[in-house]
Amino acid sequence: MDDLKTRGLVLLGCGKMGSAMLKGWLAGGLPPSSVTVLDPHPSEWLQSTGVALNTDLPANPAIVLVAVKPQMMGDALPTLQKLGNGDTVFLTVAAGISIATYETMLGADTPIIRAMPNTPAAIGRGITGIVGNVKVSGAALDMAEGLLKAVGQVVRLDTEAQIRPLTAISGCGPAYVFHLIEAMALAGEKAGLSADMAMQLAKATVGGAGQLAEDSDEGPAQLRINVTSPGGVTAEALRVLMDETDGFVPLMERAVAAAITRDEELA
Ligand SMILES: NC(=O)c1ccc[n+]([C@@H]2O[C@H](COP(=O)([O-])OP(=O)(O)OC[C@H]3O[C@@H](n4cnc5c(N)ncnc54)[C@H](OP(=O)(O)O)[C@@H]3O)[C@@H](O)[C@H]2O)c1
Ligand code: PRO
Repeated sequence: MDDLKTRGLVLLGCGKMGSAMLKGWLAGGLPPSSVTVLDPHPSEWLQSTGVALNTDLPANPAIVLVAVKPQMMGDALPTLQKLGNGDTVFLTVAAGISIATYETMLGADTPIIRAMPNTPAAIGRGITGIVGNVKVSGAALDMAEGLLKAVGQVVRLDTEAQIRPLTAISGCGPAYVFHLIEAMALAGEKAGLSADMAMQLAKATVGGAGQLAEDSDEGPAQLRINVTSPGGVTAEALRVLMDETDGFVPLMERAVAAAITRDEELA
């Protein structure tokens, strides 16, 4: 972390994911003076943080965090090419794009780490999968892991191929959960609750159940059984949700398959 504070961190693209991570790091004590952000339209929040914005780059930053959309990579990355082939670690959160593609754009000797975080990083509750190329030293991987741990959990992947299913589960996953909240609130409203109360109930239920699933010694299956009184109310809802042909499991499998297909296209 000292190396990071001294040499600096460059953030390329500060939209939803970049700002979620930057928020977590600044809240965790990373000095704004160590951060340089390149983004064509900095948000008001970003301008208020005190980081260097769209200025000259540090000569040899410890990390460049690449957080532009995959579709923008060809335009955005060449501005940082001069930092390639050195000991600056490129940590990229972009979906789809392979390490080999970065090596072609930045130089084959560039240390490159692919990471797939998720937006709960903004409140220190993210989870990120990481995998590096052969140029990434153990110390560099530790530094990246340390940085990412400031915004949540980190898992190290054995192969680059694993980042694709991980993206479809934890990278995209918050969106699935937010949609579950929307769906529960809408159903509550249709069943006669006010919109505000239905939303409050849905948010608190998903938040509380998620926390319980993380904290409990019991697994999710047992926690589900604990809610399901025999012959009671939940069992009837689960009969619908756990249907083998059109319940949650086949629906989630289709959703994850669609995400994986798109990730392949973006590559
Ligand atoms: N959102 C997520 O939950 C999530 C999770 C994991 C990984 N990711 C990855 O994170 C990356 C960013 O996604 P996002 O959802 O944060 O998208 P986003 O909100 O559109 O953020 C991208 C940012 O990059 C800026 N940008 C565009 N061209 C640039 C350039 N040439 N130089 C510097 N900055 C430039 C954009 O500015 P303008 O908007 O003004 O064009 C925007 O602020 C993607 O590669 C995605 O795969 C996202
Ligand atoms: N958000 C990015 C996308 O939708 C990558 C995972 C989460 O492409």
